[in-house]
Amino acid sequence: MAELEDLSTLVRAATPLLVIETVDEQRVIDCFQHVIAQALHPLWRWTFTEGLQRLDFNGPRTLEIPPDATATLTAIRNAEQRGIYLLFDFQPCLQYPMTLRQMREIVQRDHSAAHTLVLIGAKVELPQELDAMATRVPLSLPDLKELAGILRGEAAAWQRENNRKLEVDNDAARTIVRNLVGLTAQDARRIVRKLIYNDGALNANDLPELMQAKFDLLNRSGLLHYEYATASFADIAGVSHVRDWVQRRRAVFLDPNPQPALDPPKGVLLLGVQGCGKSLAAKAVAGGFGVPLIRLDFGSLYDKYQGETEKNLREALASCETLAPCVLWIDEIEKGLASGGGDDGGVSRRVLGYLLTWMAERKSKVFVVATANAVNELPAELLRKGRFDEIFFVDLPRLEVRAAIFALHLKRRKLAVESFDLNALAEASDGFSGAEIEQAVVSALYDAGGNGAALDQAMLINALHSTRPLSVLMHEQVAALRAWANGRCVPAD
Ligand SMILES: Nc1ncnc2c1ncn2[C@@H]1O[C@H](COP(=O)(O)OP(=O)(O)OP(=O)(O)O)[C@@H](O)[C@H]1O
Repeated sequence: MAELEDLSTLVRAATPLLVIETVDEQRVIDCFQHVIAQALHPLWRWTFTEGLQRLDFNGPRTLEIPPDATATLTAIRNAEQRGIYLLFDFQPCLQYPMTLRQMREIVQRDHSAAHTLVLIGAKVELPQELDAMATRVPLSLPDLKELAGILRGEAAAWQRENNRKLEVDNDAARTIVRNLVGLTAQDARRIVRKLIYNDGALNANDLPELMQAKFDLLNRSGLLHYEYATASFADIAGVSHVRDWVQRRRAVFLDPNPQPALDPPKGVLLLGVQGCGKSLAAKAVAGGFGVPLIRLDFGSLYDKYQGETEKNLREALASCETLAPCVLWIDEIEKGLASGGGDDGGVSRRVLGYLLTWMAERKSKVFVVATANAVNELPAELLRKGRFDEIFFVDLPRLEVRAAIFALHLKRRKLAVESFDLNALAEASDGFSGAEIEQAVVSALYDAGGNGAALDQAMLINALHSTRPLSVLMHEQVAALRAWANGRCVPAD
């Protein structure tokens, strides 16, 4: 790990004050134990509850002094042998002038050996006078090798405890390790332990629970939704071009080492008439790639606190990247990106800027599917060539597609499709969206008293006749959308 080399160098150079922001205390200890094994300096840990404890194995384990900060820093200052001191929980003590003075004297080597003090906490804020002397060390997340070690360690612990061999499917174990990437060692350990203790085995059955647990950990912003039900392109009529597009790119998207000549697929925009199956198509893209679907709730992104909105988006996109490969579905993208600038102090412009940069620069396998109904609300920058791999237009279904939609929805309700004249139904539903056709089937079923066997052609035709489709009610908007899409978008079908 690169950070171990960095830490070794800092310790060898006798850096007086290090700051590590993390909640993963065990990982910090593991890293320093590794470093200390080479450097041979005593390694100490300080906590409020246990005071100073020596962690390497060459000396007395606990120092018999009160665990308060003043006594601790006095002992450190008086210690003749150079040591490394991991100070957990120390942040609250930094408010006292005495503690600050003592820290400065140690750090400035004022009658003190060349110790290294390490402040560790989720957030470590230092008073200015100390901050200038501190070196902050970012602790990166564990890599595949370390995660595999965690899994082996937990499996061995379970075997010792239960006195029998753990059943491990090696392929599933490798997939589990790959999916732990992005988590802290502590979280990874906790998840693996749970998967093992559930049923005394590690196999493919653990994968859905693993993805869910990982998602719950990463979705601290609450903006992402894990969509359990993806769809198949067989569930949706009229998006054959989208289906073929995805199928042609599937292998490259999933290949960990794709040919350099092929740009990996990045994302599509599905633009179209309301109720014509954009959401269903987004789910089918995830199903087509065979990866989880994560929905970004753009509406909840905007925070009343200045600066929080961009931070929320940054965190949500970063979380999503650790779930890769996956599909990120940005539903109704126009709602989050006002094209006119608005009166939001420029927040939506900055959100757009950040999203565009992220889309252009991300290296992870997060495939974006954005869906939108209203092109005039979309900022021009988003529609510019190259932002999305393709912009598909999902139009009102043509005759054959309407017949196929009837067939799908009748079949889904276990009704005998062959008893209906699909062509006549398709003729009678000109201008209807898929959602409206589905509603007509539902409404006719109610007319039949919920009895599928009693449902007949006339009831369906009747339900169609008593509906005024949106394409009629909103004729102008639909016509304008179609006119815009003509020549600019690839038809979804
Ligand atoms: N082409 C289609 N094939 C099969 N079912 C469809 C189709 N279009 C719509 N439906 C049915 O209508 C429901 C609603 O459609 P969906 O939410 O996917 O449309 P949408 O274009 O995303 O609409 P909106 O813009 O209102 O969100 C779907 O869940 C599905 O049951």
